Amino acid sequence: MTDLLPPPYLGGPEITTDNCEREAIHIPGSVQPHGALLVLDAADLRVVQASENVGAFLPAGLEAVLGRPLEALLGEEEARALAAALPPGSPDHLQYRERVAGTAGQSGPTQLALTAHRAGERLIVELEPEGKPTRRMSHALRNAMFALESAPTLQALAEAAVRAVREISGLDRVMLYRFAADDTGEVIAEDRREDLHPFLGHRFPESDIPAQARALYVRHLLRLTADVDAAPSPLRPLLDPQTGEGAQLGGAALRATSPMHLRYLRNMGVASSLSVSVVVDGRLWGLISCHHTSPYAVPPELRSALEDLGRLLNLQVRLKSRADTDAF
Ligand SMILES: C=CC1=C(C)/C(=C/C2=[NH+]C(=C\c3[nH]c(/C=C4\NC(=O)[C@@H](C)\C4=C/C)c(C)c3CCC(=O)O)/C(CCC(=O)O)=C2C)NC1=O
Repeated sequence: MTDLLPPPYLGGPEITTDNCEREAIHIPGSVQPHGALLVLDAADLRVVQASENVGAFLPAGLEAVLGRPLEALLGEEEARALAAALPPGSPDHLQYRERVAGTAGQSGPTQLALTAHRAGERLIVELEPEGKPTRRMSHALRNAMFALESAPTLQALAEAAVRAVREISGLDRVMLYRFAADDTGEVIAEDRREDLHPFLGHRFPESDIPAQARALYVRHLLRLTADVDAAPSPLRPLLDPQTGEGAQLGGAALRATSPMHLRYLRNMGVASSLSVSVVVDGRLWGLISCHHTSPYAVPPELRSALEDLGRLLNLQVRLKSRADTDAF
């Protein structure tokens, strides 16, 4: 993979279609505004960076948050539980999730979903509106597992997967995008709103999902762009005061999406996009790629259910790929 360019806020060049395969998408320096993000010093749980919009989710505004220990913001018990769940050395895909009291803009007190993970010496804490777990989610997930396990072939599995994800999420379009050996891709299954034009059978060039994105997606299995037109909320300060580097947001659900990709989605008439990686033997085999024609901040619990489904799909793709090849 070609070495990445420093982002513009670190003096790097503007990202264009000529250099976008070198965009450092894991350190965008900003987050999607449907939630707020705190970067904590893992040693003393003090806030070293915070997204500018934090005051819309916590009673304390940005200036009051910086430098404060987490317990002053969320209580001693919550801070202690989070630190205990993410000890030094925790991998960055290990997540801690809890409900916390917060505010949601002018609507006053509300329950927020807190999701935290460790990124080296920092703890990344994300706060989002909890959303309503739908009745259909829990039961549909159970039925989806049966449908995937009982699919007789790889193609039947792909079709069962897109139907299940659409049933659970209500997204307007769900596709299974499979990579070829040359990293081009093809839509091999699709479940969509009838009035949307089909992508089934369409092939796309390698450059549509560049190498650094594919590498990130092997490690972090789900990403959401909640609203392609929402202005990202920058981290303040922009650089980590101790390291002078951009915050590592590769494992953050709120990570701001590459502007190049936002333009691609807008050109497709997509308002919100979610994808779940299908990783087989350490390689990105494909993506469950979803579109919504209106902004949709898929709530954390629903995202977790889709990620669980993705993990089962990974397993089933491996089994069915072997069965299909053994069949010849
Ligand atoms: C129906 C077919 C279909 C396809 C083929 C499709 C592609 C696709 N691109 C994705 C990601 C990215 N693409 C680019 C860059 C460029 N893309 C280009 O075309 C050129 C102009 C370019 C640079 C010059 C970057 C930096 C990212 C990382 C974004 C990030 O994670 O921040 C994703 C995953 C994210 C998601 O789920 O939406 C998908 C699923 N989405 C579809 O629905």
